[in-house]
Amino acid sequence: MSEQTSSARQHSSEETMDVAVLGGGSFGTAMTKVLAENGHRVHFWMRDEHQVKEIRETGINSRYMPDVSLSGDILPTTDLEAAVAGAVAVFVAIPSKAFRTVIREHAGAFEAGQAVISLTKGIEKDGFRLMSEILQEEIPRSKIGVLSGPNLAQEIANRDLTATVIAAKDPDVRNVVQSLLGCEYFRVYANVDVYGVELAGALKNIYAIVAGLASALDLGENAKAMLITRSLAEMSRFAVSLGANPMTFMGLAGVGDLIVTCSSSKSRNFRIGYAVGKGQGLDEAAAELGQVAEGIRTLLLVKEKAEDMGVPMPLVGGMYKILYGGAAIRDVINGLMMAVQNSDVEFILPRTTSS
Ligand SMILES: NC(=O)C1=CN([C@@H]2O[C@H](COP(=O)(O)OP(=O)(O)OC[C@H]3O[C@@H](n4cnc5c(N)ncnc54)[C@H](OP(=O)(O)O)[C@@H]3O)[C@@H](O)[C@H]2O)C=CC1
Ligand SMILES: O=C(CO)COP(=O)(O)O
Repeated sequence: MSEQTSSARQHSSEETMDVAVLGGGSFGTAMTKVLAENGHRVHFWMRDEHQVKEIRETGINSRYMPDVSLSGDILPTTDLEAAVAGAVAVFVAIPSKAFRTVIREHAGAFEAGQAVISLTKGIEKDGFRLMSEILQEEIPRSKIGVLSGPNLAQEIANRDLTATVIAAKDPDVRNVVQSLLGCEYFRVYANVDVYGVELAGALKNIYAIVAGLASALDLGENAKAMLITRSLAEMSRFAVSLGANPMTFMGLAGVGDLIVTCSSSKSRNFRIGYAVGKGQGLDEAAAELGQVAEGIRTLLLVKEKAEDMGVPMPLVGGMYKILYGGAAIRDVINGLMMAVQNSDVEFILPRTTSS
């Protein structure tokens, strides 16, 4: 693993840094590839010894990215303490379900002032915690950031042109991440609304499932536009009621990520919706996918939270009825279409009903 792509380093620091990536799935692999191509030494942590051996010997992560060849200074390891020691930044790509467990188990390994950036787009069940909140609770001496945006792992690994958002309160974290990751095919924009950026990434997974379902039913292009736009209204309504900045939803982490995951069968969440739309059961579709589709879990959590807070979320409610209530898809669509016709942009014109 030695091939170096100097042309990819246009925006990045020429200095070689030690960085860590935690999580050996699709996204951890894609971000490891960017960091290594930018000339950094990447300590790539995963829990599976066989996977470590395979990547070390062949440069291939066959389970998650069989067509992608990793090169550069990549050190796969199952030793998280060693991976994190001395790293200028630690990127965490562990599914939300396991995120706290992994961080807590190794909390002592993280250094005071170390930049720790969540790449995970999900929500913890207990207490509706986002990953940055988990980091704050488990490793409070770290400098915390969140990376989110329209970032299909496979496209990044193919070096397709991509942009993302680093959200952090601390400007040092924003700067270091822009410097580490930015290159000719990957642009990193900055935001300070950590909660909004993170919540946008988690929420859009629900609507990607909805969009996949609509695609399976061949509802048409008008319906696609209606769904994406109403999804944006719904997710920003919910996020703003929790304290996010509505403007965040106009950016890459909001509308950007919503567009990509609602339009592409490369999105795992979209594929789940598509499979259900074609008549497959949810459990079977998830098992067949073999990778994480965070939206399945997020849908349950957001439905409960929205009801608790009295925030109307008709698309979430409809998707919940289909996935968990055994409702017929056509009945749910009819219910949504025949509901009271409300205002378009609610931050301009207030909603008049709770439907
Ligand atoms: N893929 C994408 O395009 C993008 C993904 N994301 C987000 O990144 C996060 C990770 O997704 P992604 O990499 O795609 O998921 P994958 O399903 O591709 O991989 C999941 C990874 O997490 C590991 N893992 C699961 N449980 C544990 C655990 N208890 N301890 C240690 N490792 C564990 C798996 O290890 P093992 O193989 O051993 O089970 C595997 O390496 C998600 O929140 C996702 O939403 C964000 C942007 C883009
Ligand atoms: O978050 C993603 C793209 O931005 C990846 O989406 P999926 O998890 O649905 O594949």
